[in-house]
Amino acid sequence: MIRVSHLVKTFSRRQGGLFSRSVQTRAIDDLSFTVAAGEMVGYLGPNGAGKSTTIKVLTGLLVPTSGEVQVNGLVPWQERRRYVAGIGAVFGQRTTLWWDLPVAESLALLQHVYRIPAARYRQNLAAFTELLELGPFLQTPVRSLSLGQRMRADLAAALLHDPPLLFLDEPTIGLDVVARERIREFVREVNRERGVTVLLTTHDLSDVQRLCPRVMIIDGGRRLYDGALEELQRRFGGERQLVVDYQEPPLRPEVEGATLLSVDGPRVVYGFRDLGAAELIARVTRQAAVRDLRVLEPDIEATVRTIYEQRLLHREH
Ligand SMILES: Nc1ncnc2c1ncn2[C@@H]1O[C@H](COP(=O)(O)OP(=O)(O)OP(=O)(O)O)[C@@H](O)[C@H]1O
Repeated sequence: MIRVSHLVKTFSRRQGGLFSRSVQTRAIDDLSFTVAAGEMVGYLGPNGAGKSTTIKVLTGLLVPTSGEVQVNGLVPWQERRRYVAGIGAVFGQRTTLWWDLPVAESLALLQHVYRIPAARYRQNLAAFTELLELGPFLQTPVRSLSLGQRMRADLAAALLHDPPLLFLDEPTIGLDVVARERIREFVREVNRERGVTVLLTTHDLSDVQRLCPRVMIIDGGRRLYDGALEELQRRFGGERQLVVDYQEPPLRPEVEGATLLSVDGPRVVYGFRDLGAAELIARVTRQAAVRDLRVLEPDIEATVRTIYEQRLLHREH
């Protein structure tokens, strides 16, 4: 569905005053990847990594310096009209709808832009109105919508013409938990029910955790990782923790296979990595009578932050 091969995009700008010279930035530096039909892929990377540039090339807004791109069998920046009929895009930072028009009229205009057959348009509009609960604000001008409402209207707009591929760029930015969850649920539904392929760019890892079995990480315009988020957690994540409340403060709290992180009266916190939680719990309960215990998973946001900050993936590249 998406095939990117040896993609390079350089930007040049002039720097300095009287003796100004041209400075080149390689936003994308020999990037290759493929995405198959029906996949949901999270596209991650620190600020300035080259994510937006990739999406702009894939949506046909930018022409690359070199390399090849094929999406739905077409080259995005050629045959624009045919190409845009096969993709949908939602950019969290800006709307693709008409600012002064009510949502319903914006959507009706899109029917004409994409030449959507009337019956199909009515069907999709009804389905999205229900799934995204658009009803209460269909007659509201786009400029008066809340951010969450606008994002829902934008999602409907992006999918009205039944594109098989959807680009989502920060679709949950600035939204509260409920609004975020509703959008994720909708994206999951269109992927499952309509087979829509999704490429999701986000800084919110919980979006990716909930939606994307596959994650790609880029930095400096290069692909550093392609796999599951959990695999990163396993390789670079901190220890898991077991918090144990013993019946009595233990005389010898040490347990083989776990590090002792803290002892506070009857509460002991263990760190563990290789040992399974069930085995550690078995060892703990053999040791002394236990009143309560819980396992704390390491924070995936913190793990990925460390990967970016310490450039852990660069080292192995
Ligand atoms: N129009 C442009 N002219 C010059 N340099 C640009 C232009 N667009 C992007 N760049 C540079 O290309 C690099 C990649 O930028 P890009 O916006 O693709 O990163 P990003 O991963 O989307 O970052 P963010 O997470 O901050 O949105 C950066 O160094 C940026 O400064």
